Amino acid sequence: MCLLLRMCTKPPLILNFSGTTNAMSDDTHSAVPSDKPAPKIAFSTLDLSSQVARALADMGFEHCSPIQAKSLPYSLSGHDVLGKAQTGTGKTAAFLIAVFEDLLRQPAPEERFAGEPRALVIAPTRELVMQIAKDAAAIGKYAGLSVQTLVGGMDFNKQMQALHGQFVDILVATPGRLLDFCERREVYLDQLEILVIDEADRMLDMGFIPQVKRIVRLAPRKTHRQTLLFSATFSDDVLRLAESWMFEPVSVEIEPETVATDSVEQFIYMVSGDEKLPLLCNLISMPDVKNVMIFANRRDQCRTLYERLRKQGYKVGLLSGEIPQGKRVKTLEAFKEGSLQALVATDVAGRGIHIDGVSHVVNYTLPEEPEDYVHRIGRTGRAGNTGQSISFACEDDAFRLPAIEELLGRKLKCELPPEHLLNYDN
Ligand SMILES: Nc1ncnc2c1ncn2[C@@H]1O[C@H](COP(=O)(O)OP(=O)(O)OP(=O)(O)O)[C@@H](O)[C@H]1O
Repeated sequence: MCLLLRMCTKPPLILNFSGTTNAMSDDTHSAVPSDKPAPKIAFSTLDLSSQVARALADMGFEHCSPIQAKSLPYSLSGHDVLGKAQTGTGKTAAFLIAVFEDLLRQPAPEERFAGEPRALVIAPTRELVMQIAKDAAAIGKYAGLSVQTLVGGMDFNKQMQALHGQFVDILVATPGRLLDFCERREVYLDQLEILVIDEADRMLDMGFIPQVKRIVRLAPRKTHRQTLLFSATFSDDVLRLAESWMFEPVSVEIEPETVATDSVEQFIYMVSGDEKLPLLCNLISMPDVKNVMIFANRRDQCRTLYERLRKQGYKVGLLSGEIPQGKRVKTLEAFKEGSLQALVATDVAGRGIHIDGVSHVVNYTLPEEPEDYVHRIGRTGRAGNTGQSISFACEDDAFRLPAIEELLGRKLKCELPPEHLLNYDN
């Protein structure tokens, strides 16, 4: 189905604010101007299906977040959309609403096979896939469409049974396990109507790119599917590649002048390697530090740090790629419930994961990729809340600061940690 056909078969979207519908008839290659703040749009004024509208009301979502307000007019009318907005600003709902509306507006093909999803969402980590599926279950509560997940580290046969138990409308998956299923001819992507790539810059970086390319090759041509890409950061290389997979994409950016979320107060403490652990212990003991996520770059660093914190009597969890999936899920749940003070994690938890009430993010080591800094600190200060990030910069990693500052487009104030946080009793 070509884009024109896609657009014609959908009822036009009626929006209650001026300008947007005009902009849609303009050159669709260009970025949507973002100098004016997005007008506040109530979901009830959008031409949404009663099923989605009711579910959003149940979730307490009254107004669109800016990325939703700016992307939905395009995605709902069938355009390919490249959406960029700060962390924690509602990108997940922005693409899920579009997916549900798309599937609800068009009848399912008459000839269908199990294992042929109509929509596919791919995301880089298992945790993120589970979270997106949970959000999809909420938004799709009344839609009568099935949502299935495919992630590595879980029992293959159980996933296969679940997949074949009913027709899959929306499949949410990590790339590796999805390709396993495609190779075993358990999943076919040739009937996809809509492809979503979440955390697109991570999905299109060196580690994932071969897998994502294969997935895209298995899907219908770009003129025959709708493609939505969302992320908080996009490098130029990623943008070029992404656009080659999209048909006349509309680029929607929110506040491009501030890459990192401005709801997070950022501190950089210049420390020696020896000062890091006592500083961290003092920090997580502070009364206003509620739920803290501590990031380090490598799995072995995270494990050492986790064990040292546990020895000191802190209730901490560990999240990294080597940990069995079942344990990862339990740890994340324990942290979400508040039974852990802190979570030590690699960048596996740096993107997309939404946990209410994370008050602080600590970068125990500065990330190798500047984009990861933006995603890590975005685990706090989400959905209208504020938060603090504290990064430890010692001689081994302070050289990464200039690249981070370049990405942020501003200098970060580097300071010595406050004296009271530097006692060595720990
Ligand atoms: N319109 C809305 N009204 C109220 N809350 C919302 C709305 N849209 C999203 N949220 C809530 O905001 C929080 C953050 O949303 P979400 O996880 O989608 O952010 P994100 O932009 O995808 O972040 P990241 O870049 O870190 O992946 C979630 O708890 C979500 O339920």
